[in-house]
Amino acid sequence: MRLIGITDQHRAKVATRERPFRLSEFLVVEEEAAPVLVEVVATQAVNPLLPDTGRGPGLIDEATLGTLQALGYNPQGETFYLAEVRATAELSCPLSVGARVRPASFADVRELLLPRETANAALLGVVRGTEGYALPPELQNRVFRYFPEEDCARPAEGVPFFLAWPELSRYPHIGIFGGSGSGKSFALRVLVEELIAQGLPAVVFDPHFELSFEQALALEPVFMERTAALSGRWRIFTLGRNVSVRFEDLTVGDLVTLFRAVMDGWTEQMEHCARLLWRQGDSAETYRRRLWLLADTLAQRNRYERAVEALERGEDPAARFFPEDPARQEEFREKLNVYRDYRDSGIAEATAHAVLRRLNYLLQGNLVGSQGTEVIEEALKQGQTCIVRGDARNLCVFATYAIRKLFGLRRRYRDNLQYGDGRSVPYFPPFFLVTDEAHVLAPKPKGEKDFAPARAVIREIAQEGRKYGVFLILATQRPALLDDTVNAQLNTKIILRTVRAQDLDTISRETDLGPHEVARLPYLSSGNAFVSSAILGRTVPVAVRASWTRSPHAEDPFAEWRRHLSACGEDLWPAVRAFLDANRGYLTEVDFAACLNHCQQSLNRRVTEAELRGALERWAADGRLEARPNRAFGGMRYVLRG
Ligand SMILES: Nc1ncnc2c1ncn2[C@@H]1O[C@H](COP(=O)(O)OP(=O)(O)OP(=O)(O)O)[C@@H](O)[C@H]1O
Repeated sequence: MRLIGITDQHRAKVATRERPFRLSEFLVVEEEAAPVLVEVVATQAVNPLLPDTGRGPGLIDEATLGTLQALGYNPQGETFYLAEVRATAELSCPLSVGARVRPASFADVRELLLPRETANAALLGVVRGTEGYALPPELQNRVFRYFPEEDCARPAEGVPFFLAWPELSRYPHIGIFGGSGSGKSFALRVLVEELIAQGLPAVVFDPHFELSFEQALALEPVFMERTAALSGRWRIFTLGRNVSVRFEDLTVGDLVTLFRAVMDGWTEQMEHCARLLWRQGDSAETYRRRLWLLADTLAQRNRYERAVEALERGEDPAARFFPEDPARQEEFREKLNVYRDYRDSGIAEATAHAVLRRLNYLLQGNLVGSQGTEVIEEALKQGQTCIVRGDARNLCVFATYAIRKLFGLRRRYRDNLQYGDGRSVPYFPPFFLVTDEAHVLAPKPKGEKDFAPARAVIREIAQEGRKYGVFLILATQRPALLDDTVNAQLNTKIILRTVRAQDLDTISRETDLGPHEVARLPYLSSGNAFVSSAILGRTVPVAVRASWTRSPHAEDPFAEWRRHLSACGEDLWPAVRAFLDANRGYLTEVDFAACLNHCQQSLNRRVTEAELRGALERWAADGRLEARPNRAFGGMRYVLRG
């Protein structure tokens, strides 16, 4: 293996006759001063009998040909292999053409690939291109890879890939990018497992109801043990059941944000109405009642105008309208007060109703309630991972409120430590904020109509979270749609298969992936990624490890459908069996109606003809019955076997 040309200060070309190069493999250039570690970023095989092989990724040019000949290669008469390599660290002087090159060993890559301390690091997978290295015992069999076709996991070859959590305080925030089916949810699961295992407090928004960790991925003892070790360290909270937006915590600005988020069509008039009716210390009920009373009185403006005039003349219109009914008098007085307060405010009846509709939606749905985020706060203080579930729209609104609240608590605690006046503020821990579909929470602004309530707080955390120990882990299928400020602050990006040109463009702008790596992104198989990280100072190709646990939705939907079909109508078997026993062991078309009737009576439920016929066919296929065409009566004759 020889270095046969220089591309630029850090890139060079290597040739060998021995074997093809593998993408991402590490090589060592034996420079006189000191060996230099490089990695293969593009490969090519050249066969003189097949001239087209010389074109490939364009590694051959005039100068390269000349060097090859000078080094004894015969480009017209022999097959050889070329690679473009890139130095893994900055070089002070260029590589030397003609230098010998050899495959790297574990000792060569150890310092580059492993953090000093692996105990505080997340184990994400194995570094691709390091398969076949002789590893020290403590690194052997640490990583498993999952094989979906066989639904099993096996130990993976290669150097384990770790991401050191403590380094996040220098280079915060992680992004996981990948198209549908690329392994994004799988990688997110792996990261969350690592957070749980290390007892790092985290809030995870789970719009797909898929992040639970009770079921082991495989039946091997190591998976069962790891899954058991996670138990008790994570909790699921469901929006409306144990967490909600607490009305009393809201400012009028928050409330307007919620109104805008729950229904489209928010107008300036509505905002004017919502703000004007708000009073400090309102509960959901007092605010709702004021809105309702206003909407009601505006619908009968003439009546209340007359009542106001009567009042100004010193009369009591309530007593005149409802002479015998003190309760209705009281209600009328209350309405009149509200009407007087807001009659000149320019609020139209339709506007008051529109705001009321939004408030009712918030109160009747599961979004606003009395719970707030207290249970999450408590769980975070115990180092737990809090999985918050709810339907996507409501979860997005809740996330806006919860993120602001939790970040606020942490900030208050830290700021008080630094600039406080000595008064004590309760401890609130650092935490991770994890979400899938991050482009929904923090989308790129799009013109005047743009509205994304969570974006501002996520931007704030992206920019200031490091200072407070609040870190983002954001997964998205569409990095191109994610807010630019947030995107730029994700110091570590795990990039899986990506196909869309717009996303590839964003990735090449926002990471240090070279053109060769970006060109590979559409072809990565599920679970293979490039990790581009400021922590590592470089991009590493990684095969994401098998998670210890599995998603409750992991079953192939067609396998689920087949399972459903095979179980469907199984409760009919004892009834059909009894019928056959009583009918000399067989069933023909003539007996069908009687058998159906018998099934309905013994199961006390409706049984359809199609259901019974389907069940008979299945039992014939699985050998419980024998099916023969019945010449006399048509149809089949089913006979009990054995
Ligand atoms: N690390 C991995 N090792 C082996 N197989 C994987 C890995 N990651 C994903 N897969 C396979 O790819 C499938 C799809 O992965 P996953 O559900 O994570 O995709 P996704 O990118 O989240 O897609 P979507 O955005 O559509 O949900 C998994 O069911 C699994 O079979």
